[in-house]
Amino acid sequence: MHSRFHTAFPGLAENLQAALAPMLADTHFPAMLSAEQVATLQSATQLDADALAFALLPLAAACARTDLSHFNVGAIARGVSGSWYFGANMEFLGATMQQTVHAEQSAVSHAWLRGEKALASVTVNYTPCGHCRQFMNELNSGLSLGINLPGRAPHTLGDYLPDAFGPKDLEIKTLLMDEQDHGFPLRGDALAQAAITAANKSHSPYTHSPSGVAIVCRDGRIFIGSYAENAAFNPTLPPLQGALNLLNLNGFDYADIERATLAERADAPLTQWDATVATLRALGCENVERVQL
Ligand SMILES: O=c1ccn([C@H]2C[C@H](O)[C@@H](CO)O2)c(=O)[nH]1
Ligand SMILES: [Zn+2]
Repeated sequence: MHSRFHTAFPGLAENLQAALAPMLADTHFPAMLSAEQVATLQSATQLDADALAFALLPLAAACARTDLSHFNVGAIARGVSGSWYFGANMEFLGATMQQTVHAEQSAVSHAWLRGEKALASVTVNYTPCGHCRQFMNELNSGLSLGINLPGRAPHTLGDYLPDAFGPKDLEIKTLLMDEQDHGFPLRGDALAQAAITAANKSHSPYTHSPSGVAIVCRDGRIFIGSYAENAAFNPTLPPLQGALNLLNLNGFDYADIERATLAERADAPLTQWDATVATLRALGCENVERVQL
């Protein structure tokens, strides 16, 4: 088991600990549960799905990297496929506040990058901030996305975001998590190809600046991140954040990063290059390349 779970795990109910132990055995537990694993945990604990998600939140929060605030937020996104995806906030020393990933963004991006087609609900241990409510309003589940908070009745995103501003206000019909393929041909080495693959599924309806990042770890594992724009612009999740989030959730550390590649259009109105290089440098990685779409 990864050492980050050592404090939270003993606090879980004993029947949950017993059923979870084999799933968490690998240091690189993928921070997601298949529908079958969820069913196993439910029958071992006799918890309904909502109660099980709440019970698992301490493990999701244990994945947080909060070197600034030490305020660990955990989230679990439940996909329509039945799979559950952990999310946790990430703060980056030596970068800017704007590079921060919120736990809700982490769980949503996690589910999306693993190929989930839509979300049914998000369970989170603190009330979602305005930025996260806006970020989630980009999703193809719309305002009917379930939001489950400890000690509160289940609600929808619409309840938490009345009078919502969203993609429709900008006449955008393709939503976050809708299937997208920008069709840029794959080229270059395996890492460049992974970055292009990530860019091809990115969500950039507002600026038409698709982008993707691929990070390779010293053991050869590759993590990709796709850019996810937001109708309100600022809550946009950059592609590097998507990749760093998967790397972290899979139990890797920044020191494991060998190199990274960014894929973007040379003639796009926006560029991720400077922010990507600056944040990776703050994390100790100077080896960054760019491949043109
Ligand atoms: O909805 C929220 C609110 C805050 N945070 C994180 C951001 C930052 O890392 C820390 C303090 O705001 O908590 C979240 O992850 N989700
Ligand atoms: Zn937030």
